[in-house]
Amino acid sequence: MIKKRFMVLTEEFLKNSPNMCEYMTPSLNTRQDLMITEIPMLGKEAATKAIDEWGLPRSKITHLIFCTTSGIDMPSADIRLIKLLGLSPSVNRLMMYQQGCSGGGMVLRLAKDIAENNKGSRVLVVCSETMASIFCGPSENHVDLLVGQALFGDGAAAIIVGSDPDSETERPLFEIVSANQTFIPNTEMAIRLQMREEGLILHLDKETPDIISENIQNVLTKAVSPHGLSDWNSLFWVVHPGGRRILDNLELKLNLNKHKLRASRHVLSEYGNMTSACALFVIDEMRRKSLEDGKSTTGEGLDWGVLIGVSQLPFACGCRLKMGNRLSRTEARWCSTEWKLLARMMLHRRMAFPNRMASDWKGTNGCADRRKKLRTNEDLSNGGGSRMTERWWSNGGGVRRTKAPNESWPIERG
Ligand SMILES: CC(C)(COP(=O)(O)OP(=O)(O)OC[C@H]1O[C@@H](n2cnc3c(N)ncnc32)[C@H](O)[C@@H]1OP(=O)(O)O)[C@@H](O)C(=O)NCCC(=O)NCCSC(=O)/C=C/c1ccc(O)cc1
Repeated sequence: MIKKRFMVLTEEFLKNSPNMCEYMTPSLNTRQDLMITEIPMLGKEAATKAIDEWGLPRSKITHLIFCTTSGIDMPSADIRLIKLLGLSPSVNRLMMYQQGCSGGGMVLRLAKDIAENNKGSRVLVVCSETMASIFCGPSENHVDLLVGQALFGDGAAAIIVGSDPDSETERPLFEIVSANQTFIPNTEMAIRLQMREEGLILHLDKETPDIISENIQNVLTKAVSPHGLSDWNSLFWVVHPGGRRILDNLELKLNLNKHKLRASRHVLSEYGNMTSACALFVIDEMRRKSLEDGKSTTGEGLDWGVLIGVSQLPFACGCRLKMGNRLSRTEARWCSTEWKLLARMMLHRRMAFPNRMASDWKGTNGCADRRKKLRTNEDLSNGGGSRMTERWWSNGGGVRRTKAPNESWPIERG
């Protein structure tokens, strides 16, 4: 059940942009103008919180990975973010567009590779998404688009990854133990996003939850068995909340205890599906609750966990992370498998392999909502041309509260 979502779109903006409210009306320019401005701004909110929590100077960030499915442009969103954050112009950039919902797992896999191959590096990872790319009026002949409108929300999340933590100044949260990806053959048409004059046109196969549950066992086994793990309930779970049915099917198929997907369900319920940002939100929720409950590791007191992401078409698999623990004395380690349709991670104790290189997570930027007076009409008139006066920011994700999916269309003031 999605209780609320946040959006950069406001009624006022939509009133002034009727082309975005119709079904299949040319509107790409309007969307692009909005997204090109908003995506780096959302990313900045998230990154600022992550850097503040990490606590070291921005000049220590050596790499930036920016991931979004919302808006393509040059200069790209990562360059805009570097300016907004005041990072060094020499930061090594990697801009990832159009990765969909497996993006959250993919960026961690890439960050791990970079961190392990560049001693002393600190990789700032930012995922920033808005459903303004797909927002439009309904058509009874395109039910899957309507399903998407009901599921997706806006949000941004950031995390800092490195491989050689300075124990004086840094407190690792997680360790990525391994990462990989796997495509499930012949699933490439299950989730499609086509860039057209009308925006990003979404096609969701209604069999998607079944495709995932039919393949999950096999892909997971390949990813975790090298680590001697086979009991699914002995792991903690960070699952991209693609939709309630996906979580339900997965829980059923793997015989997971009811609370195992709590963090994923919580994020889905509070924020909707925020594409690539979701996995990082779930991680953050997991460590927040673990702290609240006095658990001995960030992964609900467990040593190993698994992260699963879902995106266009295939299953991709991913990484093994070490998951450090800012909560108590234990550092945990995990391994992640990223799929195009699914991505996951596992966690286990660092002390088992004390000298092993792995990626330590210095800080995540989570879910705390805060209301922020943003920009006035005058400010925005110099920017993207939108006319929002005030928004809600969530995890750097920006936004307005909207109706739950079972409430009336069009979206009304929340
Ligand atoms: C929450 C749902 C949508 C509804 O659940 P439910 O309330 O338990 O109901 P049902 O699952 O029984 O479905 C109700 C009805 O809706 C229909 N339906 C159900 N999905 C469908 C359907 N994709 N088509 C067309 N009819 C359907 C379903 O057939 C059924 O029809 P009917 O039997 O006639 O009542 C549930 O079906 C669900 O979780 N589905 C999976 C959603 C899904 O594919 N998620 C993957 C998202 S992909 C992703 O994460 C990122 C994409 C992305 C997006 C934007 C970006 O910018 C970038 C990336």
